[in-house]
Amino acid sequence: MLYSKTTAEQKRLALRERLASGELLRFPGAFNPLSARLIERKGFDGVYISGAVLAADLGLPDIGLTTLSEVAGRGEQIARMTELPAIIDADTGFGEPMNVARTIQSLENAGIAGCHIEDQINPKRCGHLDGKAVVDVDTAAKRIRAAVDARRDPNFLIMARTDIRATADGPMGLDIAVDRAKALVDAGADAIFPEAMRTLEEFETMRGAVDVPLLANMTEFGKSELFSAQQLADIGMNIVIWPVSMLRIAMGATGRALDTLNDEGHLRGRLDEMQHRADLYDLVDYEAYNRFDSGVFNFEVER
Ligand SMILES: C[C@](O)(C(=O)O)[C@H](CC(=O)O)C(=O)O
Ligand SMILES: [Mg+2]
Repeated sequence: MLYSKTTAEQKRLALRERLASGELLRFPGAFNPLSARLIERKGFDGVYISGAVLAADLGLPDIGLTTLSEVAGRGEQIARMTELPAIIDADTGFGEPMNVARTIQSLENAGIAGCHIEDQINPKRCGHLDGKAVVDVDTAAKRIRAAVDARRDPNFLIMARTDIRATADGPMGLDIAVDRAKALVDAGADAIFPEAMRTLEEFETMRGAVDVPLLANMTEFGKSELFSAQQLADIGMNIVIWPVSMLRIAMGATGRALDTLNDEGHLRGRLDEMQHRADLYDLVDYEAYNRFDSGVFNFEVER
């Protein structure tokens, strides 16, 4: 009731322990606090908080317009509603290395279990679009070092994301991505998010090159094929995210329902697709609030 009973420190420790097991952890993207509860109910391992979703939620494109306060604030709202660890998208860290340091401490304060910092230039772009540019390796490493030095909880997971793969075509792109990933591990990254890998073989090459946990981004309509959790587990990936998928599903369904309202003037034919009132109340633990109230107040009218 009200919020998660697991502390941020416990969530971070749990994430570290699960990662050490070598199994693949599944992190669907929560597009709001309520959907984080659903992700937990359905038995997933963690909740991903996407920058693209956070921006889209405000009606903005994902081009680095959202601020640290907005991201940390929304992250806190989502993280506190679940017992699961949450990993958040910290984009480029919101500025220079000193800003990155502040970002990490804000995300720790927000109860987040870990984040990724990417090597794109500012302003950033979606990792699956063409025309991205990345900073040089020293600048990228400085961001990671600043992040690692700033954290107060050693279990806060600092993941380095590299977008360099998509900046060059063919096998050369993969080689430079591997070099960049190694440099970021040397800078202290706990895990690597190799963005926009094209094939399973590319993920496998990356797997063979570094021995920290690796994340696979299964975002739709992008550069990667959509591999199954089993395929990714089989090649030794450690975390898979479906960052924007639940928002895409919800927005797709909303669009179709609005069409039905236009066409038919009612939604009687779509009740099966809706989350039932009873399921919503169950998810927000309505009964527990009733019990709490009844222990405090007496609503009976005295005569
Ligand atoms: C993972 C990502 O950074 C995000 O913000 O969710 C995006 C997802 C997307 O735009 O599809 C990315 O891959 O850059
Ligand atoms: Mg992002």
